[in-house]
Amino acid sequence: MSLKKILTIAGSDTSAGAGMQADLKTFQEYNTYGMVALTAVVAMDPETWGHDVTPLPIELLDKQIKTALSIGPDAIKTGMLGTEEIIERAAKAFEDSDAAFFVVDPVMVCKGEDEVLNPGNTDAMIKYLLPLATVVTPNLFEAGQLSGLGKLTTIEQMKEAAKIIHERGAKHVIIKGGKALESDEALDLYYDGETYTLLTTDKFQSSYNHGAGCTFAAATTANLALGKSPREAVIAAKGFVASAIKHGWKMNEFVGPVQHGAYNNVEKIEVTTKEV
Ligand SMILES: Nc1ncnc2c1ncn2[C@@H]1O[C@H](COP(=O)(O)OP(=O)(O)O)[C@@H](O)[C@H]1O
Ligand SMILES: Cc1ncc(COP(=O)(O)O)c(C=O)c1O
Ligand SMILES: [Mg+2]
Repeated sequence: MSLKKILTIAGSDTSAGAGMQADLKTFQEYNTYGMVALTAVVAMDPETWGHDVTPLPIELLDKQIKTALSIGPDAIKTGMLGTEEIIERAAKAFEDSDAAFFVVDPVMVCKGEDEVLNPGNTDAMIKYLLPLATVVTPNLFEAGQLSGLGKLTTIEQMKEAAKIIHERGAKHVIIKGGKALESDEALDLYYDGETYTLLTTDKFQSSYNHGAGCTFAAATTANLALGKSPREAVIAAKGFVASAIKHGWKMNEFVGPVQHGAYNNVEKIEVTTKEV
């Protein structure tokens, strides 16, 4: 069997728990071949860990996308895109490709940072990315923005948001209740246009979870490339990221990344599903 090729259009997280580094590590865990078109570079202030985000010139992104498309990715994932122009270019990359799957992780804020990267980005994501998305993976905050419903605090509100995001074109929606929803368990809601399914694992420590969202979306993309259905792909990805969070580690006084290889090397966490 030939190796599946996956392109991530994403930012660089120098600390390497999130961003394209998380994507490549995760793709490797699934024995898929990861490629990168870099959108932005994130550096952290060693004194405060404040994030400094520098988008790369669009011409540079263009060259990378041309290179990667010539290699022929089977699936494309997006992460931090940074500007409206880059969002539009990422959508075009999927349209110009022969990739069968487009996984959109609509990154709007980094954990520990509460400022939205750029407010106009939400409208651009709705306009350019949702209509093409095989799977979109918003966290609770991002789902509130993409649906226009604002703050979401209940499963019923998550269902409403998933329906609106689906109507905006995403074929499969998974809203990560995860760290943000008040609950003893880590709950994510999956919607395929017909059925709402709640995906559940235990909730583990949440101090060292940097990169959880990127890792979840990357694992979803790898599972799709390997032939799983979207439903199977998000269930597998949730088990993968739950293990990574349970075995996350302290990097310094500010941050701890997930352990991307924990599912394969340390412990496999089970996921339960229930229609709601
Ligand atoms: N403390 C936790 N224990 C177990 N799973 C978690 C925990 N926090 C988040 N998750 C899971 O990790 C994935 C990423 O969620 P989340 O951290 O909310 O996303 P993001 O990093 O994009 O904000 C989801 O599947 C979520 O349910
Ligand atoms: C480059 C980059 N992409 C994405 C993210 C989002 O990370 P998470 O997986 O924690 O949502 C971050 C956060 O620091 C980042 O630096
Ligand atoms: Mg995220």
